[in-house]
Amino acid sequence: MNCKAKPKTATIEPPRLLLIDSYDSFTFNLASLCRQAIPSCIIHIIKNDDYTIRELQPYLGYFSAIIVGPGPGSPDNPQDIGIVKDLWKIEEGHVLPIFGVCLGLQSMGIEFGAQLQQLRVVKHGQISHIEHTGTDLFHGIGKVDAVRYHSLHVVLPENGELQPLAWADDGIENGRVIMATKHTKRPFWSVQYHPESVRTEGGGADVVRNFWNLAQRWTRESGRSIRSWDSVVDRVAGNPWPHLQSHSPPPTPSPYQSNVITAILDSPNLSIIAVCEMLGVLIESNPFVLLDSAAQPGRFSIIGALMPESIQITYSVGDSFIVIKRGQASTRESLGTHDIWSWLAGFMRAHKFRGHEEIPFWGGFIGQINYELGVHSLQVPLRENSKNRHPDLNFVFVERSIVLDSITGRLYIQSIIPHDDSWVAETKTRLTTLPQRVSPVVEYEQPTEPPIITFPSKERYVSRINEAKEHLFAGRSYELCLTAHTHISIPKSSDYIPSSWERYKLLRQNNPAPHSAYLRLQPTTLLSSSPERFLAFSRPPGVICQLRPIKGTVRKAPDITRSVAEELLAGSVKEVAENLMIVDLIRHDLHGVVGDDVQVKKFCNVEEYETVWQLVSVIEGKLPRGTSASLDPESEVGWNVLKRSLPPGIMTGAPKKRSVEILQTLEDHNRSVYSGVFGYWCVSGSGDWSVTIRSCFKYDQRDVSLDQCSAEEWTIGAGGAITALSNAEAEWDEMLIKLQSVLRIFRAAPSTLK
Ligand SMILES: C=C(O[C@@H]1C=C(C(=O)O)C=C[C@H]1O)C(=O)O
Ligand SMILES: NC(=O)CC[C@H](N)C(=O)O
Repeated sequence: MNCKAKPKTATIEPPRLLLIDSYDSFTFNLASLCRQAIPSCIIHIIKNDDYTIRELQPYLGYFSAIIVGPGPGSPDNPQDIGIVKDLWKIEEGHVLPIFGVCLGLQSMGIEFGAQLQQLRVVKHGQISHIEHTGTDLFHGIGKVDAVRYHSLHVVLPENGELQPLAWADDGIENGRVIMATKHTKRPFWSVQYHPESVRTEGGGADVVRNFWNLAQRWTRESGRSIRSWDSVVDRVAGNPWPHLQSHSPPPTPSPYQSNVITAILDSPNLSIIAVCEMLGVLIESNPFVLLDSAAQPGRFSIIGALMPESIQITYSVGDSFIVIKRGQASTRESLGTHDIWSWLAGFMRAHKFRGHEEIPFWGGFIGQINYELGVHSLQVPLRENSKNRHPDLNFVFVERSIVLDSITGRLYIQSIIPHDDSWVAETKTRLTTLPQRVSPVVEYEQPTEPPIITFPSKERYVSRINEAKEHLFAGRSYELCLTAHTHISIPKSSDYIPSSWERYKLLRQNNPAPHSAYLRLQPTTLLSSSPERFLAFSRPPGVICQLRPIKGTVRKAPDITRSVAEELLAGSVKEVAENLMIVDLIRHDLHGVVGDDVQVKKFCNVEEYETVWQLVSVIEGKLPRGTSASLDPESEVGWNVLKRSLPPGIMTGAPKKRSVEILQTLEDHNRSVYSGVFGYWCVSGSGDWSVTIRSCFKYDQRDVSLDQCSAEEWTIGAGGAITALSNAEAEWDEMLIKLQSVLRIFRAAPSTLK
């Protein structure tokens, strides 16, 4: 490589920033903030352990500045800090401006003589007023309220090389804590708070802009020249962010093959239960799929009218093949150079249709994805022996479907099979003759032989909460979603064992939820009453990806009016912090795929549901207009966001990778179906996925070594976010409340259908 320095012409080449990622602590939010503050800059992101300083040093001359991102762990632990600790000691002649955030400030601090200390009261997702000098990084800046995510802090030495620029006054909790500093001789600046958080006000883009001005001034005054970009550096620093990966072949010139055959029936009193029963749900040995909007704000319900030849795709993490089942025939197909996602995307490219705009689903994959698929995609090792026991992804390709609109009472009967008009017409006629009635009420009584319920041990759960808090205090995570499984074993000796469909009917009656589902996809049966949408992506063009995390719940009661609920939820530091951490995490996930255009549409909104008030945020992202990635990014973006956002942040905590690693050590078993997602991927390119919570699942007998006395083994997962402010007893109770919402259906046996 030719390393000879050529003077840079600023008007021709945009500035290049090297952003050092200390493992997914809101890194892409920081990248986006830098782009907002430094227009037209190009950002390359590397991990803090990708290179040694000797390997990286020859390339630093191509960058205008380095940004050191936040991160889990401690700046004095080589595994946590990686190359960052060496940046502050770069040889003269290689020095360039650096801006550090949080872990970045702490590393800079300890390299220049500061003492690293533990905060007495840690601050995760909390907003503090920041006092500042009004100079340097804070030049021209007024009031700053900033979000903090830290357990550690630095105490600067008197008359050292570092000069403080800002503080937070934590009063009796922690005293005055350093919030920003600069080096007096070298071009290094840093902040302890998170300028990129959505709730930081005053100390975000303006501070980064000031850094950039200071950096440029230092560059001019020191006579540093920046090398003209050489494509060889791309090999070291990677493609600039954002980089929309595409593994699929380019789209065919005319992607829409044919129209969806659709019939419409206005029948407001037809119950979804009756429609499912008409379509064969009662035959327990056949697969069946229902995505059920059983409560507001859910609107559409989708039923797959499966056929013996419907294609079922299963995949287990780590396998180099997928299993394709059609009727009794089952084949293995090698993934070759594809991963499961690009295989699925390739399949969908060959199945494109055009249907009625007002119908959310025209046909496509319906199914579920396990938590472990997400764990694997984060490159976190799975537990021993967890591979291949059950599929981690289980989809069926739905060609015939019925979609019900609960608002208009309209039914759409659809088929994407060519010349299937007669099925559509016949089905419409059959639906017309179905008795019109409201949903049947399921009556139930105590089962003759009660199920054997194995609860998680309280002692163990509480000790895990305390261990989780130790990790939080040590700065290894900001929030950990701890969960546990409860097992329900149905004795063979029961004189009556309800079918999974009967159990589902009980569930939807007991706990009606906007994201309910009945998915019977051998070997997995999932009954869900999830309140939570994970990700919806609209059909191209103009794909919008929307995530809707729920954090914070208050039960409804006569004295809990909206204003009381708002006080209890939106007025609670703990609840808002939990929600904010997930909002920042989701922004990071989205910014990672779509780039700059990520917006928080609603923050900590109190929403009213059937039985509870909830704190809900809404985050949306879309590709910039006119994106010209080489391969059809519009139809890639939705599934790319899905692929790269698993497991759902709401089920992990933040930062995601380190939190998942910690949870792997705290929890005893694979979470499996629980904590994953279920939903659809439509042939139009859209998708809608819910979080698999408030659900139970079982595997078919032939796939599981059941106890001699058990006819069925069901599992319910439940848990909650542990933060530094959590109380162990309250967290145990919260887990039990979530568990009860589903467990109730096993304490009852249906007697009659009215
Ligand atoms: C973990 C569960 O729920 C999640 C955790 C929540 C919380 O900690 O407040 C709230 C809703 C869900 O995102 C569960 O239901 O098992
Ligand atoms: N956000 C961060 O970078 C956190 C730094 C460090 N892990 C702490 O908790 O103090």
